[in-house]
Amino acid sequence: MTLFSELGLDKSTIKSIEKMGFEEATPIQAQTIPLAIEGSDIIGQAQTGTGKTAAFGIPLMEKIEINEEHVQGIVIAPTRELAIQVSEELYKLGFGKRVRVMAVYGGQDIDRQIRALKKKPHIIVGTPGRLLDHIKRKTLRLGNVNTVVLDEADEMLNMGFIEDIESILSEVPEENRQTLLFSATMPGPIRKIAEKFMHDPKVVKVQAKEMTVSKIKQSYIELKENEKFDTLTRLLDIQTPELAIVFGRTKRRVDELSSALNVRGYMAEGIHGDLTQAKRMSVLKKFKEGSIDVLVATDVAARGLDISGVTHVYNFDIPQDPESYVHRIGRTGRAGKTGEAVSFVTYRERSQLYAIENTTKKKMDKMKPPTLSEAIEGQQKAVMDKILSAVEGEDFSLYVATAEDLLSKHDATDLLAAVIKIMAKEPDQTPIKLTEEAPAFSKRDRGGYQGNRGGGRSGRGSTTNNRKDWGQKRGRKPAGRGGQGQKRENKQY
Ligand SMILES: Nc1ncnc2c1ncn2[C@@H]1O[C@H](COP(=O)(O)OP(=O)(O)OP(=O)(O)O)[C@@H](O)[C@H]1O
Ligand SMILES: [Mg+2]
Repeated sequence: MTLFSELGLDKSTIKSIEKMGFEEATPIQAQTIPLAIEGSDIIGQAQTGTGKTAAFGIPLMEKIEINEEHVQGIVIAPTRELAIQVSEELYKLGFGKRVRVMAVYGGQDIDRQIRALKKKPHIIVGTPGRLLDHIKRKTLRLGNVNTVVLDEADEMLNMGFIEDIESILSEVPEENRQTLLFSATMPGPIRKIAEKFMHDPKVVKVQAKEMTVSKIKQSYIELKENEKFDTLTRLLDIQTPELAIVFGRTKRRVDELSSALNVRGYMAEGIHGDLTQAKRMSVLKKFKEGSIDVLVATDVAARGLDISGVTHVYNFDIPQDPESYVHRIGRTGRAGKTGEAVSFVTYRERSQLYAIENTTKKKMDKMKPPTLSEAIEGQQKAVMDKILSAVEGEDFSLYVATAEDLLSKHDATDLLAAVIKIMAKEPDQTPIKLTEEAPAFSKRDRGGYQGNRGGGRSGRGSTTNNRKDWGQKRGRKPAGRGGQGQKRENKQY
């Protein structure tokens, strides 16, 4: 156990950390903070939800010269929502020291960002495309930057982003540059790319038997494509998540799924790269507040997002590669909490399941698809739990007179059964037709991490973050193993 007070941090940083309610450092924090403060380049790998943001954020704060009015640190993140979230966490970490942190990302008015950049922030968090935009416009100069962080480093160094990252890095003077890379996953080929532009990097890997978090219960259901939707709604009825994220393979899939869930009476909305930024942010806000309880998402929401209350993750479509699986399910089971992940696997996708289990070193439990009667039971149990917790914990004296009146006229069992019927949402079986998606094939089967950059660059136009969406334009024909040369147009973000 390491206390933050043992890490030799500035008083102002300790004050911020206390205010955030952190007591002990997590293992990745305890191991990387001293090394980073010494000035080493670091590749930090630790499971999802274990505090990697503060692991780079704290040393970043320690290095800031508060009286120097120029950008000293940049953090690059793959999605807009993650850039915003990281900037918020860094703001809190730097609060005691009064560090100015700003996020720049696509889809937000660039003139507004330019005005904010004139206020001399010390740290910029951004998506690659928008950072480059500002660099080209000379509204952002990196000549005084001494620390560069790549959050979700393996994703940032994937072929889709690497050119942008290289361009940004070339703006940062090399002599004093400290480079910090963090992710829950770091495939070998990507680590090799990373090491090329780092100085004698120290690899800090928090040792865990499995790559996924042990507190996440992982299961899979083998089923046919056309059984997926009923299975999902039954699971939602039985498992009654507080908040759930349902991952779909393509943007079309996400749109169709969220509408279909609405038709059946669930409070769901979708998020993906074709929506306006305002819409993306409002959907996420509603989800965080709980005014919707199912978020349907492409992989745009797979990495880094830290939303408390996410108890369940459903892979409606199995992810393209094991890393994506690790990140998707890592949206639950964060900071020591428990979580549950269920993945749907069609018969043709079984090899994908094995590939995932091989990488994570963890077997998923096989689950039977729930039946309709189990869904009905699930709903009743949820109502029963509510009634019992009200009986035990709430003041219902205002209702006693009415209850007594009813009991004088009707049988008690009949009355209670009627109440349960009204309260339980009977499974809605409105028929739903979804467009079929091609089965998943690993990215690696398509020629390693060599995919072309599709869509727009992060931060430009409506195609922003539209990487990785096979399928949408391909129609139903599976690309299969012969799909190597295929353009990665419009990818799954
Ligand atoms: N030392 C700590 N004590 C308690 N909570 C912490 C501590 N450090 C971080 N947290 C909280 O844990 C949660 C997860 O942290 P964070 O988002 O940094 O995880 P991560 O390792 O980056 O995960 P991912 O791989 O999904 O990006 C956050 O809510 C964060 O505020
Ligand atoms: Mg993170």
